[in-house]
Amino acid sequence: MIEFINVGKTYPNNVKALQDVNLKIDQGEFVAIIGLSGAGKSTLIRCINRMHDISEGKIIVDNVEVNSLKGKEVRKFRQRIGMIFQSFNLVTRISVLKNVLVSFVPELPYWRKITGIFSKEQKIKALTALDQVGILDKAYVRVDQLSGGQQQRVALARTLAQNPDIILADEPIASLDPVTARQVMDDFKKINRETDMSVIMNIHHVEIALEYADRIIGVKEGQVVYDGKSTEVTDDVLDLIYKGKVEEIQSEAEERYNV
Ligand SMILES: Nc1ncnc2c1ncn2[C@@H]1O[C@H](COP(=O)(O)OP(=O)(O)OP(=O)(O)O)[C@@H](O)[C@H]1O
Repeated sequence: MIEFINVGKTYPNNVKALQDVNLKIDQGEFVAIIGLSGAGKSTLIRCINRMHDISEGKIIVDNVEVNSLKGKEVRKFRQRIGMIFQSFNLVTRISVLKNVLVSFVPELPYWRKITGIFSKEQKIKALTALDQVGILDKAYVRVDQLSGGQQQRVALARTLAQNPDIILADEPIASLDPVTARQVMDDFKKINRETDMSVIMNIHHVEIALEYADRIIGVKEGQVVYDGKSTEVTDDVLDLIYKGKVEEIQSEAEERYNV
């Protein structure tokens, strides 16, 4: 379980990206985090694996207080959490298979990862992960010869091979066309169902979030303004999450001055 207790995050420039966030996410949930640009979605996700330190409160992941971890403990903790980015974060000059194998050696220097020798068992695990996301036939192809959707699947396979408890995905479909985006979302859903890995995803496509995630967390100006089942999200809820300051001021003026 992931628990946020009164979590606040203030960046050094004094921007309060998160304020008094309280959440409990059970193992195996598929959660989409939605909200306007700058609402705090990335910050929220990246605090879970300590890519960002929080300023207030506590984050507890399976009884571990994330911010009390030090040095090696952080690296070990991060092995249990896969991270998927909008930009795929792959090494494009090497093969798909090597990119997946890299997940087995997170603590090695970069040059060792690329030149590393891997066991037969590790190769089988990597190939199985590629099979799970439907790109086994691309194992020996260089990543720069793949489409965006295929590259995101490689990133997903790399995360799968790591066998994490939690997958954090920061805008994983933002740079994909609508058809490919759905294929990648299908993969996330399948993995979530078949493996019980939790999926926590930032996403701008509201319809896709509602269709694929079981639970929606709406963030606005650093605060959680909605937390509930995706089937219960109404237009009013979406208004609450997405209505910007400009619209608020405008509608206040309309009400007050009848303009
Ligand atoms: N490294 C940083 N230093 C200072 N301020 C930051 C930093 N990262 C984010 N912020 C600010 O914190 C706030 C929340 O940003 P965050 O990236 O979490 O929002 P977001 O909802 O993910 O936005 P987007 O959808 O555009 O990615 C914004 O005001 C942003 O400008």
